[in-house]
Amino acid sequence: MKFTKMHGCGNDYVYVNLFEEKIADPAKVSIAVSDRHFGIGSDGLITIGPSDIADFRMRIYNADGSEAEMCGNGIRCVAKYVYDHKMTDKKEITIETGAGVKTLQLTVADGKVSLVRVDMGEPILKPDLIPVDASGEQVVDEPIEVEGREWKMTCVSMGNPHAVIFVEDTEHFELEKYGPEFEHHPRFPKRTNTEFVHVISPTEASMRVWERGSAETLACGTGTCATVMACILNHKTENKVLVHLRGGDLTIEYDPDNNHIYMTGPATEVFHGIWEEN
Ligand SMILES: N[C@@H](CCC[C@H](N)C(=O)O)C(=O)O
Repeated sequence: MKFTKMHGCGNDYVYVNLFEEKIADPAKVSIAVSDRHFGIGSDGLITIGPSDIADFRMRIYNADGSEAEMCGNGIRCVAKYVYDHKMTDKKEITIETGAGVKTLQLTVADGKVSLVRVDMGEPILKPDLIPVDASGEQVVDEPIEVEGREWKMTCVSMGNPHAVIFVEDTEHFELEKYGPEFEHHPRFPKRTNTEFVHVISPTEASMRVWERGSAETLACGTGTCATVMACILNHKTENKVLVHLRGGDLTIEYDPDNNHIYMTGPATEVFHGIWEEN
């Protein structure tokens, strides 16, 4: 199986072009290739294939084999892949995901995509659609008990579920201890991604993420969008925020006129190779 390893801010996936390859069991392949000792090493698997309703279709599988609806860092890499590999010459493309069709604007330098801006669509705030077990219209600064401590969470879906927690210090935060407890908390029927966020100023924040199905990753695009929405709902930032992640920076902008969130960031191809299934 021919593959390409790519990353967006260090959030790395194995990309397979389904115009050339077939994968019978993507969940199984994702688990195998993601292993950082016995596989290629990645946060999961992303497939690029044809779509009936958009220019391309992507599917994302976490490192544990579970399929997610959407991947913000992954979709920028898919855009870079299809342009750099001459599968399109368009600088505005549409990609079908499990969270609907997204429109992307490509910035090209020396014939290759250097930056991608994604219309990530509308944030979903209704608890049953996120999904999170809660009684109100939204979950904003609401208490949750995890590991004997009371935390305040704000929940946002960007097609996939996110719980955002504001903390004083992201660098020394015990992510390995608390991340899995949030992920598997009974209030999240489909598990959750959790972002631990420190607001630096009205236009800047730092964030670490525990991803559903992939543990800590160096960045999460949908998580960064959910974070900025949570910052706005809690009156902590303006509508445009530069977010520092372990693997790089993303710029997120919320447009109140159309209620859409826009994400701008890099996409990088690392290497390509051939995977032989054992
Ligand atoms: N890293 C991604 C999100 C990948 C899916 C997530 N772990 C989930 O299960 O929802 C991103 O950049 O958005």
